[in-house]
Amino acid sequence: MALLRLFTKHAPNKVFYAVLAGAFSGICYALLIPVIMSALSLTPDGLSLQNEQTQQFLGFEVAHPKFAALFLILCIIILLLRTTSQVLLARVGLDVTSQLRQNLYQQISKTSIPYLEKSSSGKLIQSMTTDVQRIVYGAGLIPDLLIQFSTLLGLMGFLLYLNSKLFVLLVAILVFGIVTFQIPMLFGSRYFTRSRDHMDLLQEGFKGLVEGAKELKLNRSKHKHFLDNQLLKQERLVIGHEKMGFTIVQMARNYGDLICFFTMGIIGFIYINYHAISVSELTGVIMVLLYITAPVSFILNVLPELAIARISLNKVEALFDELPAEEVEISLSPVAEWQTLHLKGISYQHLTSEPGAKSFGVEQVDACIRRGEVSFIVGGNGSGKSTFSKVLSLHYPASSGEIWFDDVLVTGENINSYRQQIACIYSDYYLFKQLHKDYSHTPDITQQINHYLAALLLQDKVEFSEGHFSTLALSDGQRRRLALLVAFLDDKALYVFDEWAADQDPHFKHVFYHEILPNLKSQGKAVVAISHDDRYFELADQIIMLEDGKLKKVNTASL
Ligand SMILES: Nc1ncnc2c1ncn2[C@@H]1O[C@H](COP(=O)(O)OP(=O)(O)OP(=O)(O)O)[C@@H](O)[C@H]1O
Repeated sequence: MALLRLFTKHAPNKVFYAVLAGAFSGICYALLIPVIMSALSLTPDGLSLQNEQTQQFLGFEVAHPKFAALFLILCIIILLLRTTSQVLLARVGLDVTSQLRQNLYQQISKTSIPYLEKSSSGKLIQSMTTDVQRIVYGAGLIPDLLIQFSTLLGLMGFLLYLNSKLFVLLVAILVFGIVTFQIPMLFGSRYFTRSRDHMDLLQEGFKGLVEGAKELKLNRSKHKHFLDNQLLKQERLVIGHEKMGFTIVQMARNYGDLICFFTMGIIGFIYINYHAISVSELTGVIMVLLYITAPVSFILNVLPELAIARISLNKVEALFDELPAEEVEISLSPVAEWQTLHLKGISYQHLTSEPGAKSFGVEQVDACIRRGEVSFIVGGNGSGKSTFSKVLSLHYPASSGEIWFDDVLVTGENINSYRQQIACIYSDYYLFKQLHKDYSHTPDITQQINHYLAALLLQDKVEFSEGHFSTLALSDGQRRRLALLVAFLDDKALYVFDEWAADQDPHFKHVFYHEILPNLKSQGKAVVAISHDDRYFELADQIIMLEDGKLKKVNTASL
């Protein structure tokens, strides 16, 4: 039902008409048997038909022309209604697939950085691909399910008309069959759920296989251990659970298929010994039962597919819960020109994946970042510098304390607007090949970029045309220089560099500390550089030192 709701929410009218068409086609389908049987009952045994009961049509002699015409009309209606129902729902299915993916894009865009960092990309990709496909495949079975269900109802109605006692017997056997069918299905579903959980871990392992290929190739025993204990173990668990699930479900399906034949056996071998039933009545009943086998078997066969789709839907819903949207104003508004960014008693604690684990955080940090100044953030490894840079660039929400831009307090209302004031090259930065920006107001953009490419000694490596760079296949240091170029183009008020110079050669380190930072400073930018390069500390207007997440001391140049 949750699957159908997914469709009805998206296009209620289309789904309504598709369901109606599907149900009506099922009833027409069920009517084919009484029409044929009624025609046959008018045919005398062993006698040829009278002239008035046949008619010529396209050179053929057609018996019982009225019934034949009705049969043909029913076939045409079934063809049209079935196709309409299936096409309508298939189209809605494609729209729902796209909508589900778009919702995930939206949700990920709205999720705050701590939650995104906590969630693994493998898991997100798995949901974006496998789960969405499974949901839509499952939901796409619904029109046929409805068609078969209406056919079943129609045929049951006909059986009721033929023999009410046999109708009751069939209902009782069907109810018993469906209830007992659910027991193995329940076990099968459990195996599919476990298999799906291990798929997430398998995806993570696969990521390690690709991204850690270099390290694994250098160490055969590590490679073997990784394959055996992580990748292949998960692979075995996924396939093992899947095989078990399918075996159980397949047994249940075959059991389901046999329900109607079982009924026929009971009627043919037992029932007739206790109840009087004419041969023509028995023929009709057996025909209905044979005809009913297809819808019953279809309905029972799609139930496992629907169960798998339901598991995927649960996964996607759980993912939405794991990625809560940031409660902040999305729309941007202009912010006043500011001179000082003031952090007052800021604390932030990292989210932890493991329950009960102690998480690291920055505590009670006070800092003042001014425009036209260069501030260095220094401290040992793990002292919290990168964490602090993400608090400073307004990604990590402070659990206590306040951030002020001059006399404006940063709140959920204006945080997105103030984020637009910041350019940051994080230690785990991402470089886009495309600029993704409308530069129609800066017609000389190519000229500007070529100027920066030359200044950053990238002119022989990278070209810029039609809004994108020719390549990102560069050395680490060169890629960071390209990231710097993009940051320059963004022209923000606050620049944060997380160990930007760490990958640079001595010449470019010098250029960074002696030319690039002073240049930004002279443009009136607030510049924050996280650095271990103590040779250049004297160039800073202030040094913020962190130790174990706490502010150790702030040295200003005047001190
Ligand atoms: N995404 C994260 N989730 C949970 N904890 C984290 C996360 N990132 C960092 N930490 C924790 O925060 C601590 C400080 O990390 P951080 O990257 O801020 O240090 P750093 O001073 O920048 O170190 P380095 O000089 O090595 O870059 C780490 O030791 C780790 O325990």
